[in-house]
Order: sequence, then structure tokens, then C-alpha cells
Amino acid sequence: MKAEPEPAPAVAMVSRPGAPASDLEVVGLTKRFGAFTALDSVDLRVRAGTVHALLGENGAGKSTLVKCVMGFYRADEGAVLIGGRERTIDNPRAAHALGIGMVYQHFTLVPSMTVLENLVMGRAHVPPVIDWQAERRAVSAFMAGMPFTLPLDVPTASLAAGEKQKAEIIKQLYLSCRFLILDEPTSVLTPEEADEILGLLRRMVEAGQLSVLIITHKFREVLAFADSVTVLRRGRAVGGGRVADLSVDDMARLMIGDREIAAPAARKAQAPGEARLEIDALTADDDHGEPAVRGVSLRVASGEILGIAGVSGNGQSVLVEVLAGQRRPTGGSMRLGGEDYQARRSQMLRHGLSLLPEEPLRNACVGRMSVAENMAFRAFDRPPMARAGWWLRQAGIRRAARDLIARYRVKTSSPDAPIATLSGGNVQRAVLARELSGRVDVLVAANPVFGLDFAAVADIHAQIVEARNRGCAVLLVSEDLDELLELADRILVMFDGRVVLETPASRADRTTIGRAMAGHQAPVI
Ligand SMILES: Nc1ncnc2c1ncn2[C@@H]1O[C@H](COP(=O)(O)OP(=O)(O)OP(=O)(O)O)[C@@H](O)[C@H]1O
Repeated sequence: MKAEPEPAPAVAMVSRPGAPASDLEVVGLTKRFGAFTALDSVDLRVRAGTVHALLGENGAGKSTLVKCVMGFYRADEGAVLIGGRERTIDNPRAAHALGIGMVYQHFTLVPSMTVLENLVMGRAHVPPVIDWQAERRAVSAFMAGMPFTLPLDVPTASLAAGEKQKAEIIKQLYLSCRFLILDEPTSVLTPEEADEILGLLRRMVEAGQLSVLIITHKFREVLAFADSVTVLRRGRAVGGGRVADLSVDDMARLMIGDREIAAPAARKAQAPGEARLEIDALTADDDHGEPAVRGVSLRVASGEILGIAGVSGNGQSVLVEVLAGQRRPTGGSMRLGGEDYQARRSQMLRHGLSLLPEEPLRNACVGRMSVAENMAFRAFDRPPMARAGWWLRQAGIRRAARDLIARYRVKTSSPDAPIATLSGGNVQRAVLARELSGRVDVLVAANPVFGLDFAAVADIHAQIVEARNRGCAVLLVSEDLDELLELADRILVMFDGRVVLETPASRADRTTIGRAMAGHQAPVI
């Protein structure tokens, strides 16, 4: 990409309230990774003062596109234009200097620093001696012009997820970004938090202060907050237009082409069988040694899905880590298939326990190993098991992997590609393929469709219900209440490390569950 060099900013980029939104155009962008073309001559235009949604299946090229715009990757061909002028963006700092900022699904603020410290220290140029009083005055004046405010003096670690995401956005706006790229920004938020934040951004967009390019898998958000949309399929821009002129069906069809979407699996009416997984008065601490699971008891029977609802951080992930053997309990007991369970791999194999942990690339894969190798080891905590064993020979591994890749539609350039090079959604699919194939009698799944596109969600949900229908005992931990209401037989709500509500899903009441998730319910059971 050749372009006019951009003058470096002379001073720290601090927001000028009232600065206008900018536009952005991508022309003929092509990005190859070796022989694989991740983006193939993509055009995309975001008009100033609009919200543009970027849609596409897992692996379609969405993150690659925005990483090229932000200067994380250098495109092989094509150009990025801002204000009609071609720009060189070699690194994220250059993107910032042009007023382009990015907010990710994960948080990037320094947790131990306050909001004020994060804003000041996040600037491109920080003076050696900081006049904190003057900085505070400047930040307060800036906040006064924003549609939402935040406490300046609390460490960001103690903010709720929605507040953290607001702080990430505020930081970008404070750094003078007038074009925000949001990569699945709402995946860690409750629907209420997501609506609040997107609504606030929408107001800034309508006031002409901001333009937004948002990657999302949620059609609801596209319909409610976006003006226009571009759909990517296999690295190509295959369509789009004004949201007002498109239906969800139009967008879905553009995303997947002619392929069929998995029909929802019918739930077999069946009484739960014998208990497969039993937990009694379990306690466990978090990374800081603070009690995180405080006496949880539950029982999952063959042929049922027990859902665990709760806002993230209320002990659910620590509970899953204990079940996975990644964390020792401090008290209580667990039984698997009627046997005392110490989360040993031999026990998991003997009783057919499969685990789909959160953040599979970190918790269930070895990133530098190939897709095929990762698919070959069933227990994530024992990487290349039986290295010398006959069945792990490369040819066998590849054959098995090819089959799983095809069945679960994992998009990878080859079974030999390092799994870390797959898109987020495809890592998730690869781990699901590994864990759902073979004998599964007990399935523990934590947010199993996190980051997956709608077709993959339909696929995975159908598979979980089929596993239940076959007699598998499923413990489904999810922050998505709709998912639990659709799939679970019973729902438990966890708050502050305890089970505070239990209800059959068929009689579940959204308001009561919501109140319990927010802590307005005495512990039960
Ligand atoms: N560093 C890399 N090396 C090799 N291939 C890569 C690399 N980064 C991405 N790819 C490939 O490029 C394709 C597009 O990936 P990308 O992450 O852009 O998809 P995505 O649309 O953002 O998917 P998701 O919705 O799952 O996040 C994928 O097939 C991925 O495997």
C-alpha cells in the first residue's frame, strides 16, 4: 500500500470535544497468510457519523480486516482512505494518530490503576512529571461532555464488566478517536449493559461526533444500532447495504450462502436417570485466595441438562476449574459416576467426562501445536499424550482430524496449521469437535457458544440436546439466559459463590432469575 506519509502528532492526543466524526474507506484490501488468502480484494465504506456492522461466519476475515485497518497487519494489496485520502497505517499508534481507536471483547485497561490513571497513562506522550491536579481537571471537563460518566478514582479491576467496557470506550474517545472499531464488544456484557453502551454510542454517532465499525454476531444489535452492513464470506465482501433494506434472513443468507442451518434438536421427553455428577458443599478460592465457591451442592443426572446462570465472576468459572482439575477445592466433595472424584484424567476417561472450558485457546489447547494434534488429545491438561503410542502416529491423527474438521466445519488452511492461527470461533469449534466426539457420558460446558456465528450456535445447541437425549448428563454454565431457557431442564442461579435459586426451566421466570442474578434472593437449597 503506498500513500502520502502522515505527519506525526506534535503533542499528546487529547480529545477536543466537538471534533467531528470521520469516515473510512477500504479499497481492494487483500491479506494472505502464506498460501492462504484471508481477505480477497475487500471494499468497505463507513460514512462519517454512521454505525456500520461487519458480519460474517467464524473465519470469514472480520478480525483480519480490522487488524489491517489498525496497522497490526500489513495488507498485501489495497488501501485505507480517511477523508478521501489514502493513508499509511503501519502500526496501531499511526491509527490512533488518525483518530481511529479499537475496543476489543476483552479488557485492556491496567486493572490496578484507576480510571484517571488509565486515561492519562494511555496517552501517546506522557510527561515525565505528571501534574495530577491539572490532569484531573482536564479529564473531569472531558467527562462532562460525554454521554456517560465513570468514577475516576476506583481501580478499574473493581468496576463491573459494563463499566469496564465504558472505560475502554471513554479511553479511546479521550485519546481523540472519532472512529471507533468495536470487535465483539458486547460478548462479555449482559443484554442490558450491551444495549446501554451501544445506545450511548449511537447518540454520539447521531450527534455527528463519532463513526463506528462494529463486528458482532448478534443480529439484534445490527438491527437496533447499525445504519449499514457489509457481509464477508470466505474473505470476500459478498453483499450488504442499508440495514433498513435488509432482513435477518437476507443477512444470514449472505453469511452462509446456500448451506443449510442445523434444525433445533427436538428435546426427548424423558425422566432424568441416575445421578452422574454430584457436588456437595463444595468450596474453593479464587486466584487471590478469596473464597469464590462457598458451599455449592448440585446433582446432574443422566439425560438432563442442568443450567447454571449467573453474572460472570460469581464463582461459576472457579467451579468449572475445580471440575477440570485446574484448581483444588478447599472443602466439600464431588462424585462422578458414583465414585469419589478428584478430577484426575483417568477418572474423566473412565466415566466419559468431557469438558469445554472458557477461553479454549488458553485452557484447552496448545497454541503452537497443529489443529490435528490438538484434536487428538482429549484431556486438555495433558498435552501430547502417549507421544510414543501407536495410535498417535501422524497419519492417524491427520485422518481423524480431517474427519472432525469436515463434520464440525472447522475453517483451517490445513490440519497441520498451528491452532493459534485459527479465528476465535474456529478454535472453539475445533475443541468442541474433539470433546463431543467419542464417548461422552458427562459434559461440562462453560459458555460453549461464546463468539460463535449463528449457524455454529444452532449446530452446537443441537449437539448438546442430542447428547442429553442419548442419556448424557450435561452441566451447562452460561451467562446467556436465553441459551439456558432454551436448552436446560433445570436452572440454578449462582451469586457470590452460592446457589441462590433453583427452578425447572419450564417454569422459569425471567424476572425472578434476573433478580437472583443481581443478588436479590436469599440462598436456597
Ligand atoms: N496469523 C495467521 N496465520 C495464518 N492464518 C491466519 C492468521 N490469522 C488469521 N488467519 C486465518 O484467516 C482467516 C480469517 O480469520 P479471522 O480471525 O479474520 O476471522 P473472523 O471472521 O474474525 O472469525 P471469528 O468470528 O471466529 O472471530 C481464518 O481462516 C484464520 O485461520
